Amino acid sequence: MAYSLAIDDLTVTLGDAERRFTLQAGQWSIAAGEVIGLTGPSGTGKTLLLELLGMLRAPDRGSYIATPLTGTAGTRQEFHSFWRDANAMALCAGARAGFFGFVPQAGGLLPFLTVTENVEITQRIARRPDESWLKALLGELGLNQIAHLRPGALSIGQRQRVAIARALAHRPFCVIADEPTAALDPENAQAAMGLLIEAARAGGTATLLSSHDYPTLEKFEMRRMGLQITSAPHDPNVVSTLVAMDKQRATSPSDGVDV
Ligand SMILES: Nc1ncnc2c1ncn2[C@@H]1O[C@H](COP(=O)(O)OP(=O)(O)OP(=O)(O)O)[C@@H](O)[C@H]1O
Repeated sequence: MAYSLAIDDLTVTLGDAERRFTLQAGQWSIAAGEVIGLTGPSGTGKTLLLELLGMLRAPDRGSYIATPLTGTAGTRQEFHSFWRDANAMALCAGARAGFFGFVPQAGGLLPFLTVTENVEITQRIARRPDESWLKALLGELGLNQIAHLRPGALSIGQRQRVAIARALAHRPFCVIADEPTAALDPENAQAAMGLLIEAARAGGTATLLSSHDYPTLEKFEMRRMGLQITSAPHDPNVVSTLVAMDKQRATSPSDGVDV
C-alpha cells in the first residue's frame, strides 16, 4: 500500500486578540515516494505545519486527505474529519501509530527503553514486526554499538538518529521529520538524509522534512516548499503562508525567504 496526500486550505490560528499567528498551508499534494524539503526562517511555523500533518494538532479549517494508489488495498482517509469525530482521540492516535512516522525536533525517546526498544516500539504498536528491517536501520544509522544503551547515555545527535530509525521502523505511509539532521555532523547528516530519501523512494512513503541545511537539500535535489510571513511588518496578526519554491528561488536568499 502507498498513499498520496492532498492538502487544501489547511489553516490554524494560535493566540488571542492581542497577538495571533495564522498558518496557511494552501493547496498542494505529495505523491507516494516523493520527498519534500520544507524551509523557512525561524518562527514561520515549520513545526506547527508538521504537527498538523502528523495529526498532533487539529486544523481550524481545510481538508487533509490520503488517497491510496490505484490498485492497492488501502482506503481513502479524510484526516481533517478525524478531529471532529466522536472518537477523535482514538482515530487520531490510530493514524499516528499506523500511518505516520514522526521525527520530532527534540527526539522524544522513551527514557526507560534501550535504543533497540525505542526503535522497535513503533513496530509493536503498529503490529508490524520486522526484525531484519529493524537490524538494517540500526546498522545504517550507526546505532549497533549503542543499541543496548538508554537515551540518557546518548548524545543529542545519537538520539536524533534513534528517532529517525524509530520513525521508519514500522514502514509508515508518510514520514514527517522536524529538522531530522540538525544535531548531526555532516557525515551523519548525509547518511541520515540519504536513508530517509531511500526509504521513501523504495517504500513508496510520502516524506516531508524541515531543514535549514540548504546544501544537503540541494544535493539530494528534493522538491522544496517554504513558509514565509505574508502579513505586514509589526502586524500583531502574523500570517505565514506556505509556497512552492522553484530552483531559482531556492538558490537566492535575497527575497527575505530563508532558502
Ligand atoms: N499561543 C501563541 N500565540 C501566538 N503565537 C504563537 C503561539 N504559540 C506559538 N506561536 C507562534 O507560532 C509560530 C510558529 O512556531 P514554530 O515553532 O512552528 O516555528 P518554526 O518555523 O518551526 O521555528 P524554528 O525554525 O525556530 O524551529 C511562532 O512564530 C510562534 O511565535
